[in-house]
Amino acid sequence: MSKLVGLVGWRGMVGSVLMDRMVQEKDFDLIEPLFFSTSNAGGKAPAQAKNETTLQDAFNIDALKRCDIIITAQGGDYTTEVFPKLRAAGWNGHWIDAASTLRMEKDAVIILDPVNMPVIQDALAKGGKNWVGGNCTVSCMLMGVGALYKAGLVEWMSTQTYQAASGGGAQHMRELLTQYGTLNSEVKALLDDPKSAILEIDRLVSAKQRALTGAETANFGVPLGGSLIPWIDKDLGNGMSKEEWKGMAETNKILGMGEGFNSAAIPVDGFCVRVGAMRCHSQALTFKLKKDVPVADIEAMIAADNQWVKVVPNTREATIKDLTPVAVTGTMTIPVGRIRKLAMGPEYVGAFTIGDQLLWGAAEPLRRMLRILLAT
Ligand SMILES: NC(=O)C1=CN([C@@H]2O[C@H](COP(=O)(O)OP(=O)(O)OC[C@H]3O[C@@H](n4cnc5c(N)ncnc54)[C@H](OP(=O)(O)O)[C@@H]3O)[C@@H](O)[C@H]2O)C=CC1
Ligand SMILES: N[C@@H](CC(=O)OP(=O)(O)O)C(=O)O
Repeated sequence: MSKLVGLVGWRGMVGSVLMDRMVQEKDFDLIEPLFFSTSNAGGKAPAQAKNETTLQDAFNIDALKRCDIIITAQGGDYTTEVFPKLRAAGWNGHWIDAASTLRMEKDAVIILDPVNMPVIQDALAKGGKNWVGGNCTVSCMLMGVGALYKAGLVEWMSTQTYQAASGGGAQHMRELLTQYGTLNSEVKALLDDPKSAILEIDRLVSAKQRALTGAETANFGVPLGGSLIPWIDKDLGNGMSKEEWKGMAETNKILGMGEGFNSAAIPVDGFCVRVGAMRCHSQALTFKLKKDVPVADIEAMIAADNQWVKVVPNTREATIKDLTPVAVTGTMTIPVGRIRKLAMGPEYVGAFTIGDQLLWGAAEPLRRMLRILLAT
């Protein structure tokens, strides 16, 4: 008999991408899905429903308890509220989650099987039941350059991120586009006139950006269109943003090196920046390697690591064609380019990588974990 798999958060941004991928990969052929909602219990479940065609209440512990496996992309508040109650009620099923809430718990594994299948298998053998997708930037980075970590070559890594508006959710994408539209309208007549003065256009755009308030900046708090925001997620009070903290904590945990800040941990640090891209998180990486490795060997190692990573030749033409959010959005490909030795010395290597944070950064590890569970 097929396993009963509860799906929560399936209509959100991560959830919709997850549903698309599950349809593409025919995951629904292998399960009996049970769809939940926090806002429309009793409504009609989506077309992928089989025998259970009514939306269940996502806060109903008895309904959730029926499931062998629950996949949630509903968000951290939902996990915080429901997960402890469900376990306290004796539910012993597998919980697969996109939210960060449980990531650093001792009994939770951060799932990214092309990178840490041995860690997942070890936890499965020990009876693990809690599986959590990693932070999008960390997962995309490891899908790209995980080979260098697996080879034990990394002494430390610094990452400077360029994270898309969609990392904040659907409303953030809308806000960015609305701002771009407002700015364009402000200078449309001048733009249409090729003889108009560019400094006048610039002055009007800057004034409009500074005047954006209220509903037009409700999600990001300040204008993002034509600007950037060098802070993502909470302020940890020590000069670090939570998004920056995740870099070291989660990278090490994914690699099976403990909770991230022990003496064996590999230092990972840098700045996380929100930019006006729609989708895909980009990162400029600086590595200090433990030894001098030729660039050709580094490229070969990266290229051989998994079927999705693609080394982009370090030329202008290849870079502007293949190493942009526009090129990568909606694809499973993780390009890694700009690989070169840096001026600081032969052990210092630079690289630039991009990943669709809704695919490898969120939805894909969840559905792949489902497949792993169905196969065991
Ligand atoms: N965005 C990203 O890049 C990443 C997100 N994550 C994590 O995934 C989780 C979910 O994030 P995300 O998908 O961005 O969140 P969304 O806000 O897009 O969706 C979450 C829930 O909001 C409800 N909702 C309310 N209004 C709407 C609407 N108009 N359209 C769709 N859903 C609506 C839905 O619940 P209901 O159907 O019950 O009403 C939905 O399941 C979070 O924990 C996030 O941190 C992880 C990695 C990357
Ligand atoms: N914080 C990421 C998105 C995200 O949801 O991350 P996490 O799963 O670590 O909370 C961003 O804003 O781009």
